[in-house]
Amino acid sequence: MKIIAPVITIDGPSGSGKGTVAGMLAKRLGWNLLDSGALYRLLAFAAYNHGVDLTNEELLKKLAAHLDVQFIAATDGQLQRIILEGDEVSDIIRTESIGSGASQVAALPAVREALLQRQRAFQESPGLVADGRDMGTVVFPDAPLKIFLTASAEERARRRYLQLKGKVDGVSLSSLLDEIRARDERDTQRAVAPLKPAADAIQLDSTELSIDQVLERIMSEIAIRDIAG
Ligand SMILES: Nc1ncnc2c1ncn2[C@@H]1O[C@H](COP(=O)(O)OP(=O)(O)O)[C@@H](O)[C@H]1O
Ligand SMILES: Nc1ccn([C@H]2C[C@H](O)[C@@H](COP(=O)(O)OP(=O)(O)O)O2)c(=O)n1
Repeated sequence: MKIIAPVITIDGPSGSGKGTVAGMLAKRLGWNLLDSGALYRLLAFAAYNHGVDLTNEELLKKLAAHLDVQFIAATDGQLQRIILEGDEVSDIIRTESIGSGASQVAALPAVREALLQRQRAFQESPGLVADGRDMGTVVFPDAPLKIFLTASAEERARRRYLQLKGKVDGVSLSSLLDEIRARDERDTQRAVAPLKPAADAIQLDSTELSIDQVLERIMSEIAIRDIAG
């Protein structure tokens, strides 16, 4: 009999800390990691490279089904690496313009459908930590622990600003706040798999919490449920 690996889902808006916490949790538990937003970012990036319009659902669906991607897991000395069509794109897909493109292609039902099995394939032993927008609602509805991580838009913009300042030219706090609000609006209002907490998700507001405090809150929920052995 195939043993089904447990999944912990972390959903929430941009800048709430999902990626950071998911990565730390996966490392602490020794579990696999799915950064589902990276798939939408990779698709938007590939579309730009291949001259595919971000509204062309048919072509984007084909591109999504054939994305040539490799995720190379993080090691002690090195962050996770993402390779698209042979080129390392780990940093370039993190810009806010690719984030905005990702949010546009993610609103197309055929694109979401084309990426569904690819995401579910990450559910391997001994377990999976998956972060995104619809991990708990659509992709892994049976996950034994679902976290919905939020923070105020102002705090999320401030975090992004600190993260990008010095690395990217011309970042401003006010334009980041506008971009975060626009992405929140698109991600929560779309018809298919909108950003919303699963009915059985634990909601955690990280506005006033440190990364370690968020991690400890999640570890205590894991202990209560006894899901990590
Ligand atoms: N609780 C927190 N307090 C302060 N900074 C945080 C917190 N959580 C995350 N950050 C920082 O905010 C930035 C965005 O976090 P990230 O994990 O990329 O968010 P998301 O994946 O939800 O978009 C990173 O620089 C991260 O270090
Ligand atoms: N499971 C997911 C993950 C991301 N998306 C879309 C919506 C998001 O605005 C973009 C980018 O997601 P990503 O998680 O990389 O973005 P942030 O790190 O939160 O800024 O992709 C989605 O629709 N469903």
